[in-house]
Amino acid sequence: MQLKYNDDSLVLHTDFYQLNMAETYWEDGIHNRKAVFEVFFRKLPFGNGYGVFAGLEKVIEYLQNYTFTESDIAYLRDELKFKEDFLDYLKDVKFTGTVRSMKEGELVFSNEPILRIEAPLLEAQLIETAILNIVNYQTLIATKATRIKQIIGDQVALEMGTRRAQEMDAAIWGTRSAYIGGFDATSNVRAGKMFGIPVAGTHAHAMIQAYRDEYIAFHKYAKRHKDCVFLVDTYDTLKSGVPNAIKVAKELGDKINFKGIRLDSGDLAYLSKEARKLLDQAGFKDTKIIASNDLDEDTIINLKSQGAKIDTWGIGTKLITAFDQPALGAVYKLVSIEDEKGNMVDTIKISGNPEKVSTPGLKRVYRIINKMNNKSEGDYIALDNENPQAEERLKMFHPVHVFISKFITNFEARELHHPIFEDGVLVYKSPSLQEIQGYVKENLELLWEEYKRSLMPEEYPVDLSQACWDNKMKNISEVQKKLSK
Ligand SMILES: Nc1ncnc2c1ncn2[C@@H]1O[C@H](COP(=O)(O)OP(=O)(O)OP(=O)(O)O)[C@@H](O)[C@H]1O
Ligand SMILES: O=P(O)(O)OC[C@H]1O[C@H](OP(=O)(O)OP(=O)(O)O)[C@H](O)[C@@H]1O
Ligand SMILES: O=C(O)c1cccnc1
Repeated sequence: MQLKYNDDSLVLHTDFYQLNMAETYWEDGIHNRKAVFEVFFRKLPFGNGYGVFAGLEKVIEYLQNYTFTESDIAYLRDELKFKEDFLDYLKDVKFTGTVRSMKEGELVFSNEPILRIEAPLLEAQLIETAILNIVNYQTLIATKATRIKQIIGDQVALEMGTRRAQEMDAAIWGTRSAYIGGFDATSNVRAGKMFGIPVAGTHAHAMIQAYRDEYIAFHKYAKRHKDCVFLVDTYDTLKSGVPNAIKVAKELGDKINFKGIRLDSGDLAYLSKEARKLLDQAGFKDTKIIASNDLDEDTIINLKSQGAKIDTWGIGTKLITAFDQPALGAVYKLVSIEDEKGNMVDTIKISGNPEKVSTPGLKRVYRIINKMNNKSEGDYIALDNENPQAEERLKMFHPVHVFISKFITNFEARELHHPIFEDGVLVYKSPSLQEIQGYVKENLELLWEEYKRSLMPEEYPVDLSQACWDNKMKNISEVQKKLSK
């Protein structure tokens, strides 16, 4: 493709309005005031009881490489008509802020800060769009994948959605998110190369059609691919596909490892049960049955309840596109800003809906784990200078329905935010993808089953400390006073 500006810096992967605001701050001389923004979402996707955070790795890469290239500047000058004085300034902009964030694979709930960015106002403003773009998609897919994997349990989950994904980046980063969420392997070879995710696959109908004979196609495939899985539904699963697979496997005997068959259409419960009988009768008791065809957590629950004899689940479209909810609504909100005297002041966004009123101030998030049973009692958002671990009896109360409260005594207050950047310098060592996947599993153990069921889960508590709640009320009444003047 012939590009007029031939580099692909991600700096302009932002909304025009961010640049316009940045220019305003710069002209007014407030661009270097320290600002604190938080990323959070208000509603969990898919009616799920928890979210799974993903995207930090790409956010880190984006912030580390935050530099306007010559062609970025040229485009802003030539096409968008930004003036030279502002462009001169932009040329030297880098990310110099401090970031605290949850780790990838952290379980995350509504209204709690996932990432906290403290940076000069101009920088913090410019990076909003890309950060939300990354976090929203990857968190959405990691959550969907975990939700599906919870239903699949110890059986194998294979991600095969690339052809249906919303373009290449979504396929790659969606595959990574699926792996974080517990998927065992992917069909995407590039994702295997980039991230070390195990790669697996069968073959398509095209190969049978190319040979115009199922038996010959299986035979040719098996000769070259000793670990073979045959797709058996091209003509007739039970009359032709499974018998041909068995015939080839018997003929080639020890020369191949007949790993499985794949069903991709029809009644997957019925066909899997019948195919299992045929395989067992032929002595192939260890040969696995793989199913695919528009599967998601609901069809998988249904198939399991029908006693389907499926060992491996191949999932594409409905995972990689987050079919039933194609977007997560994470937002990026200013919670504190430096004033003209150099003091940090809180900022608040008021809404008619009490759940939507933002929570001002610098905050930290803790997971309150009951040491008696090693289960989480809920998350606790406190102001930056508080130390909930020092409390003997921690009061947890619902931030809107405040009469719902409890006291916790023997607990660990596990801080969920970790230092990622300090004044623009990366201070975080990313865990391996395998470690992140393991971290999700570990974290799920902390949750009671009530929060993990796929249908109508209980609402997990995300509470504010008394000081944080008082501070919010103070901010609300200050705004009200101003408005009534
Ligand atoms: N026993 C079953 N119970 C519930 N859902 C099933 C069962 N078997 C298959 N399904 C699901 O039903 C849908 C069937 O899809 P579709 O209507 O496209 O039929 P098909 O069998 O794939 O036909 P085609 O040959 O056109 O591909 C898929 O989403 C599949 O996962
Ligand atoms: O159904 P999904 O969850 O999206 O999983 C991926 C689908 O992609 C393939 O179908 P496709 O018709 O593209 O090709 P094939 O059946 O010929 O392999 C495969 O057979 C699955 O059905
Ligand atoms: O390997 C497979 O079976 C596969 C890969 C991609 C899409 N559908 C199936």
